Amino acid sequence: MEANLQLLLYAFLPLLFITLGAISRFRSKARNLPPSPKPKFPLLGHLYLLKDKPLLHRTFDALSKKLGPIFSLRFGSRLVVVVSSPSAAEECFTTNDIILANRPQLIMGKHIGYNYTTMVLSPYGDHWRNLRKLATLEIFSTTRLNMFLSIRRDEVNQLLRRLSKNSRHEFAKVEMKSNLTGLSFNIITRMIGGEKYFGEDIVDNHAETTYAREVILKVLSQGGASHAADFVPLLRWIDYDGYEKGVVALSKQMDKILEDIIDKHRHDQSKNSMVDHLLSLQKSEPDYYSDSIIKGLMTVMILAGTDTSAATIEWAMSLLLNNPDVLIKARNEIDTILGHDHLVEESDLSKLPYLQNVISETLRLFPAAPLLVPHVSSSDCIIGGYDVPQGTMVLVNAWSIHRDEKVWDDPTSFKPERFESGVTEAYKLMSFGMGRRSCPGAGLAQRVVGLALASLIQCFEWERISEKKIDLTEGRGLTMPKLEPLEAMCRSRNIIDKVLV
Ligand code: HEM
Repeated sequence: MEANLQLLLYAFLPLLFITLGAISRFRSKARNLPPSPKPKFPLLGHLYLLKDKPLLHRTFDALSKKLGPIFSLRFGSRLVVVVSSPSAAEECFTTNDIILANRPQLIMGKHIGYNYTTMVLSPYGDHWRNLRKLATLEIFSTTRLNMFLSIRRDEVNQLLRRLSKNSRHEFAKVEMKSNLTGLSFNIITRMIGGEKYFGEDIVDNHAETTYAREVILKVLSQGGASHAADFVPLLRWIDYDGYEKGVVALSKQMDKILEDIIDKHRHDQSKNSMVDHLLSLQKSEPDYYSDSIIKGLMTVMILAGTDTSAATIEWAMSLLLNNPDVLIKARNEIDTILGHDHLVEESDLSKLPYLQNVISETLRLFPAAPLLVPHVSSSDCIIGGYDVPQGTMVLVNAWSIHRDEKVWDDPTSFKPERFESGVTEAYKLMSFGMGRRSCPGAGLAQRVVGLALASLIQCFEWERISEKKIDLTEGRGLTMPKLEPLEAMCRSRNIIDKVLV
């Protein structure tokens, strides 16, 4: 009986694959879909591209050179369209902006993202609009950002103090990655709930803080990742490698940490943090400002707002160390405009155009979200003359557009001067995305990155640890981190003694 069943399966499966292949070819021909690479396997399609190829933006860039700036893939049952030209990106975020304002519903988003109710993952509609409005007013408005200015100043000062400890009189070696992660992490978690999780001065509840930091870092490293089970329902159904079980366990740990923070603030609302404010809104509208909505906002701030800024500062420092003439020019600008007795403040950043150009050039070469965040079409649309059916996942390869020689002169060189004219067409540089779903945290990110970078340049002399240039290879991870964490030599400048007590 068992042998018969096996025989039947062996006979049936190839037939099933052939039939599915024929149907898929017929449907593709009936529609004018963007070109697609070979091989494409039955059921799995091009999912092999996700396996062991962490630098998807580079894989997609290579494919766009063969197939053109708009091509399509099949990830299991999902059609994926990858866009790599400014004109096609413009079409996505103008003509098709509303149609593409949805997000794919991946397993991570169900469990970590409170059943797709967070700002990043929520479908386009009233709930998402309310969250954006709430965030614009209560988190990212100038008034709110100014309210938290002292947190950013304090964390940057602590970083400067840490770095200056051994570098008062001579150059000392410093590991930048962990310092920068701690900086942006503490800024966001202090904004959210008044607590910090990194640094030597954390003494209270040490074990609790260490545990929370580890869980949050784990969520950060896996937060927006996708998995084959996202695209092949059968794999999800059998949970063949325990992926979804792992995600559920992690989401429970994270939820408990956020719940504990909320509970603490329910009893003591004196900190004037984001959670205190949301809890006071909860009192007047308990149904809308539920604990899940508040926890979702906290999750989004941590996931979208920490590694992105830290990675950008680390890339900027790496590029400056490899281009000492740019570093000197940026420092001269700060010294000339601010003198030698005044520590750079956020309000000074607009007076430092060259520094702004250094940041733009860093974001061009190393955008923290190289493929933006995936979009999904809510109805059929057309991009670059090709049909894009409803339910297609659309990925915009900003990394590829930022390095396209048809768009930029000498695209792989670090040249902040290219921004000196002050006009850059929006669809050439889209580090923060475009259209309705573009980054609402861009203003905060510009302040954190600007203040930290300007302070590091102003307060220290910087050198590489050897003659060898800093390795600029990208590593695994959602926010395109450096493969090799940055180490550098720094020596305090006199200003440190004058301004940091
Ligand atoms: C250098 C730092 C940052 C970069 C490069 C960056 C980039 C991006 C990009 C490319 C997107 C997706 C746009 C799209 O869907 O097409 C995005 C979305 C988002 N970012 Fe940022 N971001 C940064 C910092 C931040 C910060 C500091 C926060 C908040 C604390 C934040 C919060 C968000 C949120 C909530 C979304 C989702 C918006 C939505 O779906 O409606 N980001 N960001």
